[in-house]
Amino acid sequence: MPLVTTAEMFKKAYDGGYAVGAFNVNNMEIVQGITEACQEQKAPVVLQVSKGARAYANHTYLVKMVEAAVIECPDVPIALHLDHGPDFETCKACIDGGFTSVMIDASSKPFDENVEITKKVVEYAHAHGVVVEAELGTLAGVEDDVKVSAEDSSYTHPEEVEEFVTRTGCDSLAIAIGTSHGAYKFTPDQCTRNEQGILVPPPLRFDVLEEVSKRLPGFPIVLHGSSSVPQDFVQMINAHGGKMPDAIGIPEEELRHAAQLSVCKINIDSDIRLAITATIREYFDAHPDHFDPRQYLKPARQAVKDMVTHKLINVLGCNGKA
Ligand SMILES: O=C(CO)COP(=O)(O)O
Ligand SMILES: O=C[C@H](O)COP(=O)(O)O
Ligand SMILES: [Zn+2]
Ligand SMILES: [Zn+2]
Repeated sequence: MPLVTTAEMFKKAYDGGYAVGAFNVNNMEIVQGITEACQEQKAPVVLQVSKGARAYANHTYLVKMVEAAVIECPDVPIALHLDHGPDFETCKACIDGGFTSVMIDASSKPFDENVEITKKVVEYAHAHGVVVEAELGTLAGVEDDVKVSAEDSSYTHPEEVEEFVTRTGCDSLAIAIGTSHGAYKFTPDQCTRNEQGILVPPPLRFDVLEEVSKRLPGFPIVLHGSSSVPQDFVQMINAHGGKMPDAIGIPEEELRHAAQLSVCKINIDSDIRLAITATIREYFDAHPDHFDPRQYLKPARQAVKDMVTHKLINVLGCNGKA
């Protein structure tokens, strides 16, 4: 099937109590690892491209690789989405350039300015059959070239969401309930330790999510910053020359719970990076004489596929929903 928008996948996800995975793509191995997992699991998927991805891999290469995945994975509904669109021009370039969905991220701007820029993107996108994700509330962590400190982050104010959605006409809304970008989502002093001595982060603000959903019944909510930072990858990295002390993510049970509620799209990027880096570090240690990139990119791609398969089945619940 051709590239699709997220409209139908989100409606089914909302009604079915699951979420669609939105995975960031930056190169061929990542596209293949994700989509092979989705083809096997018969799972719909959002492949998303950031400003950084377009700068790294080039818009055309990314679009053509995703179009190749559409051909290779005929059973999978695939949406091609701009992640964290910084301005109207970037959104327009992606809408004109084959994307089926864009995010305009004006969440760091004052409310009325966020409304204005989002509305402008929605008007252009809808006229071209493309859907729009917008954002209210600010996540801590790294977003493209913007670093947001924990102090500057803020949860979404539920009392603002109806006015925002009505005025902008956006199709889905990313909210801030305690997730953040990157592999260091919490400092150890924000966490407690369980009986096994493992750091447990503070819980997500499900009260904010529930308040938002009550005000926007049936409306798809998006969670950014939803990598779980699997500790086996962190240990592999650290055991093979890496240095990622205190890397902490969002517990998978919390994401599974969110997926059963109004959250229809869950964004995962850092876990892909960790899977690849852990696998390649281990490979280099075991095979110091190898120098053919295919030798180490093959297991790295497989690690992405295995990690995504696990998410589809155990976190998102979107397996079998294609
Ligand atoms: O939100 C994301 C992309 O928009 C990715 O978040 P992570 O850094 O938690 O993977
Ligand atoms: O939200 C951020 C994504 O993880 C994309 O990151 P990037 O800007 O480094 O490509
Ligand atoms: Zn944002
Ligand atoms: Zn994000």
